[in-house]
Amino acid sequence: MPNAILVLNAGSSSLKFSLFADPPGGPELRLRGQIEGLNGAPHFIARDTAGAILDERRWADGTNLGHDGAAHHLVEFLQGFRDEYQLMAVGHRVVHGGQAFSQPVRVDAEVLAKLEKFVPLAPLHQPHNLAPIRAVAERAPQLPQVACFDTAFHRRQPELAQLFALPSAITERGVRRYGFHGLSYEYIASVLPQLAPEAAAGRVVVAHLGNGASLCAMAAGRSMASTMGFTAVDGLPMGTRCGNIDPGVILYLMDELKMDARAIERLIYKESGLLGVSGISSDMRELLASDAPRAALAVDLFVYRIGRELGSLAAALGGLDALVFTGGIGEHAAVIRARVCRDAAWLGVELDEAANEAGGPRISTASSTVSAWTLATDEELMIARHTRQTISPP
Ligand SMILES: Nc1ncnc2c1ncn2[C@@H]1O[C@H](COP(=O)(O)OP(=O)(O)O)[C@@H](O)[C@H]1O
Ligand SMILES: CC(=O)OP(=O)(O)O
Ligand SMILES: [Mg+2]
Repeated sequence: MPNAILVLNAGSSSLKFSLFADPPGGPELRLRGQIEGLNGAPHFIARDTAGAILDERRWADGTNLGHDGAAHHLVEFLQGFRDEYQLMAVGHRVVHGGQAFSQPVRVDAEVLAKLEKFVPLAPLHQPHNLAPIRAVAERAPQLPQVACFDTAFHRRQPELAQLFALPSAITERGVRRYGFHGLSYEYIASVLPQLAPEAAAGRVVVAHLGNGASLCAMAAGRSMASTMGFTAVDGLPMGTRCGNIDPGVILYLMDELKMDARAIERLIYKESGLLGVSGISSDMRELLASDAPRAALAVDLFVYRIGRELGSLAAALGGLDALVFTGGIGEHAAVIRARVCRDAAWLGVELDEAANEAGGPRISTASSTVSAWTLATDEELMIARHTRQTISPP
């Protein structure tokens, strides 16, 4: 029976999974899938490497399956492969690694206890990242489990990019900018040199636009700045998160509306962003299909904020050589890419409309001084590689 690595990637609206075989040349995908729409219209799909559907299920609109329900369904599906593979490790995406973890780590009880401390810093993710680790540890305590962090890729950012202008006593407690989506950015940094060698060696902004959304400025593949900060609520407006707001708003909510920390947490993580502005949905597909003015307003704000943050990150890099789109929206919503690129004309981005409609990968014209791309991210492959390396270093 061949050895296999199972990878779990719990996002804010989805649970993605992959099974990799373990040949000497590095992890090789065998099957992958996801349960998306966890907060509204859950949809499970699993495919083999050729893209053929192995299994699919839809739940009724409004079903709140949640991450636990998704994990339960996934375990049942994976039971069907018990006799085909020998599981050698499970690799997990863990969104927050704080100051303590700047590379993947094999999880034991001590590590798990440290990771629990970050739950308040990533309430939409960390609990769902850690629950399966605990469940697997209970059922198979000998099975190696590896935590791979969204924050790790950003830990080498210049000091200035990580600092808030707060007194040093607060900074020293770990209150600093971390940045997230690091596994996605690391993957893009690993494939860009083959597609655009010159740009990859230069100044690149990657836009990871999914239910969570952020931008990362990279110089020669190294993270230099990110729109996300101490938590994944900062930066761009997202499906249900507000992105950056004046901290004075929080004080106003406390003083004038008498909201406590939990109520504010709910507001800024779960009731804001595309959902809050539109009053309709957190799902970009629904907003683009709607003719309600508030749906259009939410999309307009999303695009406007990306444009402003893009300018900020280009300034941090001292210019721009390439712009890359990824994540659920970045990979599939040509209209959003087109609008962002048109707004970025001043930076030297010239959109190739036909290439963009066709899905890229290059979506800028040959004469564009800044090249633009759309690439499918692969956080799961990065996790599989890190997991393999962590359980048996070369
Ligand atoms: N064809 C599409 N057009 C527009 N948006 C899409 C499309 N497909 C997926 N999306 C968006 O991508 C989001 C999910 O992105 P993804 O990166 O998978 O999410 P997560 O943050 O949970 O990892 C959905 O909320 C949806 O808005
Ligand atoms: C960090 C984050 O927002 O992740 P996701 O986009 O998967 O929700
Ligand atoms: Mg994601």
